[in-house]
Amino acid sequence: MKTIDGRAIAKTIREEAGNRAEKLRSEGVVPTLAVVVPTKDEATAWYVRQIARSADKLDIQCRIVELDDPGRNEVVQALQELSADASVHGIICQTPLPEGVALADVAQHIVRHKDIDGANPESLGRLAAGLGSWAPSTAAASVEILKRTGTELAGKRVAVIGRSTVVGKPAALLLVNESATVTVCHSKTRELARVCQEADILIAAVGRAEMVKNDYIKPGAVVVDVGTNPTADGGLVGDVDFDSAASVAGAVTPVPGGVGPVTTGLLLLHAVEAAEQQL
Ligand SMILES: Nc1nc(=O)c2c([nH]1)NC[C@@H]1CN(c3ccc(C(=O)N[C@@H](CCC(=O)O)C(=O)O)cc3)C=[N+]21
Repeated sequence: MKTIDGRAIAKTIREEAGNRAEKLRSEGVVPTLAVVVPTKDEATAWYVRQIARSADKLDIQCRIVELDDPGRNEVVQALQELSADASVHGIICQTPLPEGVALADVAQHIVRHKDIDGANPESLGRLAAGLGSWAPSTAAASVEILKRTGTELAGKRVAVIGRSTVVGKPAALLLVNESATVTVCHSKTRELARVCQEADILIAAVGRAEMVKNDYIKPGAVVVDVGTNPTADGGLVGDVDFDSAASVAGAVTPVPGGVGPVTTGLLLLHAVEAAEQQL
């Protein structure tokens, strides 16, 4: 059993982003990313600090736009302003949003060529249509990990647990685009463990701590754990029971140190790509 090193993959991605950012700077462009932070949420604040710190090291500019208990219109206005601002190349709107504000609604106001976290429904539509777009960075990270570990996707059976707009659905689309045979599972799926056990690759994105045990896993399968569930003692566990999974899987991503760091790395790479495209 191999533990997939997400931090090492993220480092390679950041190096690539850094090199390309440097090239942009030599051409007079400062790659700039804006992060809209609409709520005071502990996990979000941590993630935003992570983005800002990494961006700083790579000479990517990161503008943090904190909104104080905004309504829908204030979030929309912030996204419209950043969309119109030529010095900003990429825009992310952090979740969670305030109650009654939906990401798919407000994100329609992120202009598509700056939508580096694939939040605008138009980006999701383009992904489905096989046109160029960025996928939400967590979904993109799950698939990038498979690619960068040399996991073959064409013709393979993949089970995705979770059908969210930010992870499950876009991950399924990315995998179908790679010619995998994809089953999307969710709370109404019957015989979930049995369905998952048919999969050569299992992607867990349900948000339920350590729900996936060894009886979900085909011997030798690659397991990607997207979950980040806080524990009572301030730690973090995935959707996969790591030790149980490790007893049958061929490879597993750990939490922490798996999908999370790759998500942040890819977001920065997407920001650089956006700046390149706007050059
Ligand atoms: N529009 C939007 N897009 C997001 O992608 C998004 C978001 N909103 N809101 C907040 C969540 C949270 N999130 C994480 C990313 C990386 C780690 C990560 O790298 N975690 C470390 C461990 C952290 C620890 O130890 O506390 C790891 O897995 O190794 C965690 C959480 C992205 N999110």
